[in-house]
Amino acid sequence: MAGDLLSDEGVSLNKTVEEMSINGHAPPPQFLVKEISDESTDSSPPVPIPIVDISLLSEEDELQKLRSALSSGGCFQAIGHGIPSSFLDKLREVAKQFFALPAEEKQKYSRSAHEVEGYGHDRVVSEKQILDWSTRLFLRVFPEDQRRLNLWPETPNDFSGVLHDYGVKLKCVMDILFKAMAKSLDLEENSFLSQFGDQPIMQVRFNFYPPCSRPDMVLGVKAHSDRSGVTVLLQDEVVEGLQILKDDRWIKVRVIPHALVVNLGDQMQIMSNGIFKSPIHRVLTNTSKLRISVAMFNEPEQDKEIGPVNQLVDDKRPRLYRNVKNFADFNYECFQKGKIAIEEVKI
Ligand SMILES: O=C(O)CCC(=O)C(=O)O
Ligand SMILES: [Fe+2]
Repeated sequence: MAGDLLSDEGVSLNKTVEEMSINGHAPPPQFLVKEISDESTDSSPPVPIPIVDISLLSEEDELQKLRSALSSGGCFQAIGHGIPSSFLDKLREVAKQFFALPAEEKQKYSRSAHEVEGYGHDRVVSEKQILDWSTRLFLRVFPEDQRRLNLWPETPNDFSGVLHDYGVKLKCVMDILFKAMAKSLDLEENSFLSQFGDQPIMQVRFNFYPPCSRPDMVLGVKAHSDRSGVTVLLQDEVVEGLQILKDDRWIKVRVIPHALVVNLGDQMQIMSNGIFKSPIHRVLTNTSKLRISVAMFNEPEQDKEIGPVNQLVDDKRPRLYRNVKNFADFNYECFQKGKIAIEEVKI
C-alpha cells in the first residue's frame, strides 16, 4: 500500500518519494539534512578517483595502483573488467524498465517491515533518522538456493536472466580482484578469498533517485560506508551524484559509462587490518534528472568468522580489529543503537 510505504518502526509518511517527486511536493522534514557541503564551493582543484585496469592486474605497476587506491580513498573506477558494454547497457535497461512500472506493479515486490529484501525505501529504525530520497530493490543473488524468487520482478521478462548473468560475471571479476588485492600486499593470493568461504553472499541493490526540489538539503543516500567485503557499482550512464569522502573533502565520482566503481567495504577494511579503507560515501540529488544505479555487495558466507589476515599484524601494525562473524547483522544492530559497527569491532 502506498499509504504505508515509508513505515517501519512506527515511522510513517503518507507519500512515497516518487509520488512527492512527480507532484513537485517539498520534501518533508524527515528528509532534511542541516547542511550539504559541496565540492563546488571548494576552491581547491578537483581530485580524480583512480582508474585501475583489471586486465593488467598481473603487472606490478597496476597492482601498485590498486594498492594505492584502496589504501588512500578505498575506491577506484575499474576498466578492462571484461563485461561487455552492451551487457551493462542491458542491465541498466531492465532496471529502468522495472522502475518505470506503475506503483501497484512494483509493490508486488514490496519489502515487508523488518525485512531486508524487496522493493521500497531504506529501513527506518528511529524517528530521528534522516530519510533517503530514493527507492530500491534489494535482492540476494548468491548463493543461488537462497534467492527469494517471489521478489524478483517478472516484468521486464528478461530481468531475472540478466541479473543472474550479471551476478555470474561479477563473481569472476571479484575473484580476480580479491587475488590481486592479496598480491598487492605480498600475501598468498587466497588470503582474502578464503575468508569469504565456499558460499559467499552476493546481494544487489537497484537504486532509483527521482528528481528532488531541494538538492541543497536532501540526499539520495546519506553518508555511510558499505558493510560488505567489496561493493561493485554500475552508475547511471549520464547522471552523476555519488561522492566519496577523502581527506575531509567530498570527491565527485564522475561517470565513465562502462567502468565499474569499486568501493571497499568495512569487512575488507577489517581483513586488511585497516590498510585498505572503506570509504564514507553519499549520493546527492538534483532537480531535473532521475538517476539509477546498481550496487552489488559481496559478503562472507553465513557464520564465517573474519578478522585481520595474520601476516598483516606485526609490532609496527598491531591488530586493529577483533574477529567477527555475521557482520551484516551486527552492523544492523549497531545502526539501531546509533553506533558505527566498524568502530565497535576495534580493539
Ligand atoms: O547510487 C550510488 O551511486 C551509490 C549507492 C550506494 O552507496 C549504496 O547502494 O550503498
Ligand atoms: Fe554505499
